[in-house]
Amino acid sequence: MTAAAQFIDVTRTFGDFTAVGSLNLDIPEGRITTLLGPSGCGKTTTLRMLAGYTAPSSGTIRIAGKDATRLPPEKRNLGMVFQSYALFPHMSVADNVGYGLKLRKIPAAERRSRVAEALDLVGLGHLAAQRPRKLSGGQQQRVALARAIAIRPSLLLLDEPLSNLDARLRVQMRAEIRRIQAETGLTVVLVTHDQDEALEMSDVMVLMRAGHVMQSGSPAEVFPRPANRFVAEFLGYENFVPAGPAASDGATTLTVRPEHLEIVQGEAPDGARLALPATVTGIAYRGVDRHLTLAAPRVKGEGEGDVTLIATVRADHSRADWRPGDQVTVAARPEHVVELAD
Ligand SMILES: Nc1ncnc2c1ncn2[C@@H]1O[C@H](COP(=O)(O)OP(=O)(O)OP(=O)(O)O)[C@@H](O)[C@H]1O
Repeated sequence: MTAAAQFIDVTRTFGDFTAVGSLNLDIPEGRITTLLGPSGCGKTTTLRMLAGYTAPSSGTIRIAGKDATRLPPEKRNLGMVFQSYALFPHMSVADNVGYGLKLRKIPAAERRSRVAEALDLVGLGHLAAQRPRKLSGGQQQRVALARAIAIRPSLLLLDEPLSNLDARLRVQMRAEIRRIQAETGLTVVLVTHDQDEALEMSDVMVLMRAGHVMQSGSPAEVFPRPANRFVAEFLGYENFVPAGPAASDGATTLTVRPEHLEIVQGEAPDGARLALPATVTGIAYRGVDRHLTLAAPRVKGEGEGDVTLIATVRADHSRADWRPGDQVTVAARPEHVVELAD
């Protein structure tokens, strides 16, 4: 894959504090890359360095193969959309979208056709003459996208673009941005702290923590195989069991998703990788599923107290429901058990 942009050993410090440390990252051309992680992990600083608003303390940033480390933002040919759309209230939608083209001194006729094309792409051609304040949040978001796309940027940078939208619209806009990316072939870098958004939208997701990349890859690579406990927890894994002597080198913890735990009475099924005696401590009914909480005593030498486990099981009408106090075996097949380093 060709890299549209590259971070080569990029560090950014603020005083003694390292916001981004020795970052090496390729942004593949014509794909959506998301920077994902909790608040303060350095996502925005990384995006701002790519945009040219924050200079790296050391290291090199290349855009389209050229050293862009010291290039000012306006020379990088980037489109940006922020959380706040920053539309000009006194201008029509069309003038908002055409603003960057005017700055670039694109002749009026071409400007008109590129504005129309960008508005069609986001499905707002019919609102060209409106003022932004007459539009819904979702429509304003699309205007901001159209404005960023109209300049035909070599990179489209989106910083938490969906976080001001209500939940339903947010989910719609995920698919919408994917469609726009597929139709234009743009290279997109998206910052988010929402793992569902990243899983749905990314070609490549980059998980960050405290200024460092913890893991990167496609959602299909990362989600089933989190590299460490931080990534697993961030992606919503809940069950963490001491790995014990049978684990590979370096693995200290095993994890299994709630829907992959099997609850049985008596012996674990043949070939199970994990088999723990446990007591049912709680049960919640959620439509066709049952959410069980269980307590499994630790093996001697692996710490104090019980390990709490969460299992999602399908209702089985051939038998009575599990009840608090039931003694069971919690089991998982080898293909569902992920070994984690700390
Ligand atoms: N101009 C600055 N001066 C001092 N510290 C800064 C500055 N900008 C960012 N930081 C610090 O760098 C760290 C990373 O910030 P950054 O905004 O990149 O994180 P983030 O992952 O985008 O978080 P959020 O989702 O909250 O925006 C934070 O601890 C922040 O306080």
